[in-house]
Amino acid sequence: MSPVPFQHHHQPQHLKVLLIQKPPSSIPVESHLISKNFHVLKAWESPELLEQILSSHADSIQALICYDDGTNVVDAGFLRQLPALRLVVTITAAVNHIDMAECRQRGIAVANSGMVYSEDVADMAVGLLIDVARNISASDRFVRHGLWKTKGGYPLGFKLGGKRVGIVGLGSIGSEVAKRLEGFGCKISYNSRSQKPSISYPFYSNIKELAAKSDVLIICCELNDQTHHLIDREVLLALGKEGVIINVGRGSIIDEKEMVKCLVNGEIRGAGLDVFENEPDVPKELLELDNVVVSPHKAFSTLESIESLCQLVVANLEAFFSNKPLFTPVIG
Ligand SMILES: O=CC(=O)O
Repeated sequence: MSPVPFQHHHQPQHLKVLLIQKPPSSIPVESHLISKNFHVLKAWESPELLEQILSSHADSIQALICYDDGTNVVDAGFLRQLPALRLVVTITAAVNHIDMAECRQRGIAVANSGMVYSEDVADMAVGLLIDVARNISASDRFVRHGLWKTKGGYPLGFKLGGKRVGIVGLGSIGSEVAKRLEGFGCKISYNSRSQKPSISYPFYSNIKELAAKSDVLIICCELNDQTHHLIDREVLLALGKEGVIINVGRGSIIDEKEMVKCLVNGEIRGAGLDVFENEPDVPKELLELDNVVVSPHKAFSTLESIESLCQLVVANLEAFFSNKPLFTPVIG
């Protein structure tokens, strides 16, 4: 807990900020807050501790920090225990762990990570694709296991240039992916909630049609009721035997069971996956396939993006409690 005592509601520096989950060890948001003299309340160490914090501070906690850990951690029931809450800050771009309707109804503002991660996520999407195409991880294992000497060369991979890439979700991440892959000579098309008038890439409102017209599908959209299992068996079959899927969005955008079947049966060619339906559990079948590259939900995190994120969290809190607009509002 911060050594600085709570002093005054309207002084941002001494605001009570509740951290409900332990941030991943690579995200030092707590120390950034403490260095700015926020009164940080850490609720994760035990359920009793959360109870204790709520009974002493519920009436004065005005800000909450959270992230998407695969549960609906900021649900309406939890929000109701914090009557003085005015601002929720999530350290993710995603807001699917927050009951947005409840926030709207209560007039609670919500800020997310804005675009601090977009370029890094896009880099990783391209990295995963190159890895799947050219078997970088699999070849690395091949050399480490001494197979170069005994088996000779590694089977051929495929060229990126000229491939048709379908981007699912052309927001800030998807646009960065498109920009990068244009440089590789790929042909870009996209699917999105609606066609973007200023974008000249071909638009497909039907995801199955986009899959049928693509060699590679890259999932860059957010998870919500409309995108849950958007990539189902039919879409995967439309992508076809030569098709590759890359996911840097959320695991549940793909029907993971069906994707595993398609990969095991050779109904699609390969996959590069940073996200899974039940993280940190990864279906074990995937771990046995050399045409699959897996990564532990880290596309967003680089030294630089995490530093920017921590500064952004502080900037949002300071702005909001000085009656200035949020830098990255989801509900302003
Ligand atoms: O996965 C990371 C994010 O949602 O920002």
